[in-house]
Amino acid sequence: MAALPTPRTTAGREGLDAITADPGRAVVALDFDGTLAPIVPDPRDARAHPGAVPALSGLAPRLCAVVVVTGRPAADAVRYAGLEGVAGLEHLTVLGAYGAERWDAATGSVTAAPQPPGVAAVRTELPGLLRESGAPPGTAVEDKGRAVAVHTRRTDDPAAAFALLSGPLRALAERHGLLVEPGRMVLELRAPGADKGAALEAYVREAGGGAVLYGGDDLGDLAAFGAVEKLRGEGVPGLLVCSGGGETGESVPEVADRADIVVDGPSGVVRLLESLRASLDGGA
Ligand SMILES: O=P(O)(O)OC[C@H]1O[C@H](O[C@H]2O[C@H](CO)[C@@H](O)[C@H](O)[C@H]2O)[C@H](O)[C@@H](O)[C@@H]1O
Repeated sequence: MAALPTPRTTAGREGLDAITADPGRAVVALDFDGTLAPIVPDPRDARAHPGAVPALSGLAPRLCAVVVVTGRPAADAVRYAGLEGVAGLEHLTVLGAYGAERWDAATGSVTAAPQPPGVAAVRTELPGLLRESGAPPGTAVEDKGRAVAVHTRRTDDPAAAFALLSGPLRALAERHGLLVEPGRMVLELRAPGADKGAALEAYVREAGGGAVLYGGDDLGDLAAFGAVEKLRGEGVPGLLVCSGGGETGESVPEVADRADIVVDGPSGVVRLLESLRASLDGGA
């Protein structure tokens, strides 16, 4: 079993030390796509890395709480990750749709904020806008219920398609009171008022967490990084992990630069979780 990596910042080392010293007060929070699940061309094919759920279920009983924080609808993340009915994950929480939805393993049900106005109009206008904007073949729309995401990964030139569509999609979102959440070859039109930072902060406070680890790979995870930094300022140690490289593709610089540890995609996240467990068990 690999030893735990040494975080490159003092704050990160304090975060990791606090987690290993008192795991029963530690919250481990992880993003789904790119962090627990490899990035794949079609979002419907995303699945957790085969080692992810076993690693989480081995670790969770030793911790205060484990939570998945994702831009996916909560139910999709539960299904794609295979999180329902897993021994060891009886108290898992999934904060979906950037915190607008919540699934608790303890109840098996989803609670959700009201549907945001504006999404229905965007859904109706989007096909025409994509046509008029010259969206290339391969541009794909993911209807997430309370948000609509436009993916360019399967076009011939994903970065060029992303750049082409950014302006028109921003204008469309603005007309209907929505914002554009940019990600890995995706522009998501969603309601303001929720983000992973607010969701994580509220969850850590609710759980009474005395230390927190957050791992993510994309721009939408920076708000959660901000929450960890804020909690650190209040005396709650925290560790920031970037999933980059490996099955995630190149690191997002804004995430890698702010992280205390950069691991090699979901495989690296699994190795980190496994070595954390081994260390808590006195094995590393
Ligand atoms: O918060 P996350 O769990 O990281 O979700 C962010 C977005 O992830 C998904 O898109 C990304 O993963 C896809 C599957 O690997 C990939 O095809 C796409 O290019 C990535 O951007 C998801 O489809 C979005 O709805 C999420 O908001």
